[in-house]
Amino acid sequence: MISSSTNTLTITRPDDWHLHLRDDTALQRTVTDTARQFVRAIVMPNLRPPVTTTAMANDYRQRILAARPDNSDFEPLMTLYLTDNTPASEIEMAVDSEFVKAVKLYPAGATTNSDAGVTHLRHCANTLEMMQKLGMPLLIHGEVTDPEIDIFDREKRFIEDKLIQLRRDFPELKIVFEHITTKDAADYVNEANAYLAATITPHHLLYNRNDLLVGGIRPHYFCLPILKRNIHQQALLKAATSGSNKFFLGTDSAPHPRHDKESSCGCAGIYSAHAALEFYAEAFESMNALDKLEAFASFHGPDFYGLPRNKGTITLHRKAWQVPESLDFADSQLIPLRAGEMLQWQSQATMT
Ligand SMILES: NC(=O)N[C@@H](CC(=O)O)C(=O)O
Ligand SMILES: [Zn+2]
Ligand SMILES: [Zn+2]
Repeated sequence: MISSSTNTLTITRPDDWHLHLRDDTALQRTVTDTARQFVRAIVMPNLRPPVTTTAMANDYRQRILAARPDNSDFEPLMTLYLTDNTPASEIEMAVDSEFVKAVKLYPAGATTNSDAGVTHLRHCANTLEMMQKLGMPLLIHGEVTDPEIDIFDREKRFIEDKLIQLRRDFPELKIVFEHITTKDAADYVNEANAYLAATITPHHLLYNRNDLLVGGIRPHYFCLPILKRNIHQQALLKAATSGSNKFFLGTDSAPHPRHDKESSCGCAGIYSAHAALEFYAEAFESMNALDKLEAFASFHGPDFYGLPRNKGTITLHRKAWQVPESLDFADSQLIPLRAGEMLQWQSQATMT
């Protein structure tokens, strides 16, 4: 940590290791918000159609770069969407590109735009073999999709039914267990070797399922994996603030237009990019662990991916401010996390 007092906190500029930027007219909102705080972000590939090839990732990357604010040095780190049919040769192309940094596994049907995802990992053996050989990380949405499995148990069951076997079959494959939400996942990652790490979102640190369901159903708190009970929130707070290099920042900021969230069948996804670092600061402060924020936000991620840590700093000031009730989003509106309510920290980037 560069410096801190009770009222300011200056840390090395951070990265977001799990982000949904969407596409086209949505990019102005999402890229601007993320570029304000983060130098790099792992950009999720669940567009329609999904980003399944290096050529598609290249086109998408160009659209993101074109949406950057003036003078921004924001760098999108691209991912490929793994399907049953992704050939091993695509992994070689991805590695050669240098801008594709990972491959994302969505179990088919697990979450937003995952219909083209993997139906069974046995279909991907050659491709996973190539990833292991070339050091290309596999990022996993870790939930089973069997309709009879309770939604609150789907992450735990993914560990038991899929992840243990996957790690046995590919012991040197780098894996990020994305957006973990349970004590089970935090414990599993903690006890695993250095090939396994996990991202933790701000909303899973700050909220639990009561915030989603008590006193009325709140669609803007609905995301996948779904918010769990309080003991899991506590375990995630402990993991994130433990100083362990196996846990790092990934917001899973995932915007949906207001009308798609406030619906009889509302979409999963929470938008946090407007104040991502502020949310994390609040969570870390609740554990008296602001001194652990820098490594979580700025060191553990690049170290795991084998990328350099960023230069320059960002400063958070203790300054109460009100989150807007809604944000412009393409030709629609977006309800940001904590809409209309107060935040106690405010960030200010210094480009150096
Ligand atoms: N997290 C979510 O609730 N939604 C994400 C997909 C995902 O990360 O699972 C989205 O793309 O909307
Ligand atoms: Zn996911
Ligand atoms: Zn996501």
